[in-house]
Amino acid sequence: MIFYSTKTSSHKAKLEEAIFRSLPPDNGLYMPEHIPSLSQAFLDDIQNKTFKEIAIEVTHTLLSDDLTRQEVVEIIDLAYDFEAPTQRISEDVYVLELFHGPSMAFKDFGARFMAALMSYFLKRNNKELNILVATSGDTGGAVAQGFFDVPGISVTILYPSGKVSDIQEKQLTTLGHNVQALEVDGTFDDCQKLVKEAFLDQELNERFNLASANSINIARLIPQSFYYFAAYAQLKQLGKPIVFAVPSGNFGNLSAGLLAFRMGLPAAHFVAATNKNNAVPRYLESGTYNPLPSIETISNAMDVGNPSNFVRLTRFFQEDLNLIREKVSGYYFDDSQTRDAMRELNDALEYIACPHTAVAYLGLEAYRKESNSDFVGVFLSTAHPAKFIDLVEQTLGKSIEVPERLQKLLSLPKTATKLSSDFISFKDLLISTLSKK
Ligand SMILES: N[C@@H](CCOP(=O)(O)O)C(=O)O
Repeated sequence: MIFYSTKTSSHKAKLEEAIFRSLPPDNGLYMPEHIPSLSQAFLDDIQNKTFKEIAIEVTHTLLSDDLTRQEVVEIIDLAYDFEAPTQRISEDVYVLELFHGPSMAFKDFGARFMAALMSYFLKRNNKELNILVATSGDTGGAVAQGFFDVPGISVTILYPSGKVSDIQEKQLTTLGHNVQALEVDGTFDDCQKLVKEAFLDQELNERFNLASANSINIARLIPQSFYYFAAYAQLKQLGKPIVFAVPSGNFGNLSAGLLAFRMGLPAAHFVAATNKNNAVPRYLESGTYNPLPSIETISNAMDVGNPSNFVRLTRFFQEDLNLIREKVSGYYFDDSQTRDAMRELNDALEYIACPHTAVAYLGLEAYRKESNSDFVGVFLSTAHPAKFIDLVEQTLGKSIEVPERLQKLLSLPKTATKLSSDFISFKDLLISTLSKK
């Protein structure tokens, strides 16, 4: 498979280079030059396929030039011992639960696949790798778990100080070994900027083999497309058009849905639901992309002012705003609406949702009202509510069950290095820590 840079379309890369370089040298993003479709025979029978069978077929369809089917099977087998179940919430409303993996957030689908794929290539080339990742909450924990103790790979996670939940912070600051956490005095956008600058820094790239596990890396979108197909497989028999409502921050999740759509997923529409960090819904409304500094909200993992994947969103539609609007609607909500939705889901529908999931539910309902059409709506639940225990309990006025794997984190000591949001300090720290490895 060949990828091009969204900034200079003549810059091309093969799979391995696109994954390991992560960001093209011109600071664009990699996009597949051609997106192959799943076979009609597979889609016709998808309701009889398991999650793993779907993941294998999607990966093989995309990457058959680079990996044999057997290699794909081994990568998927290693990556997934969890699924993406849907649950009925009410008539024509389903939730797609993406929090059954090790860190209890949807990022596990991407992190586990990337760890398996990258270590496969590294073994083949006998190389070592340094992963850099910026997180507003969920990516960090999933990457820490996914790459923990993977031979030949070290992980550096940057997170905004005081802006992630206690459990999210513990997930990335308590593992140690090959995982180091940097607590940045700034926002997620500052963390993301530092990471992107590192990928463009010649000295760092010459000295260390750096790669990203954020959604700027095209390898993250492939596994995140699996669960859209898995949801379709589960709901196809309802015989109605399916609309996906996607809680959105950096827009990797929606981009993965659009990749699935381009591969033949019969999705009727997508809803991009954000909190007040609403650069994309505003773009869909006005036609002008005007990112603003990120704002702190209760759905913290979506506190992204300038989503990295905005450019991919436009490229999936040849940068034609009318085509984007035909397939994607955007809505944004404030914290008080989010809390009301959490209470509505709990009180009327007996479903405990994290704030991000509640934003997706609100987006789905807003689209239903506006479109006035008959469809099955699927809202994506991106994290287990217990990852935000204080907020959820305070909002619902009741205590909730905390799975043991999250509970035991709370008593572990945190280890993180404090850092300003200045690139030179970050670069010096990287040089001193990565040189020792
Ligand atoms: N919402 C993310 C922010 C980073 O996004 P990514 O999809 O680029 O990894 C988080 O939870 O960290």
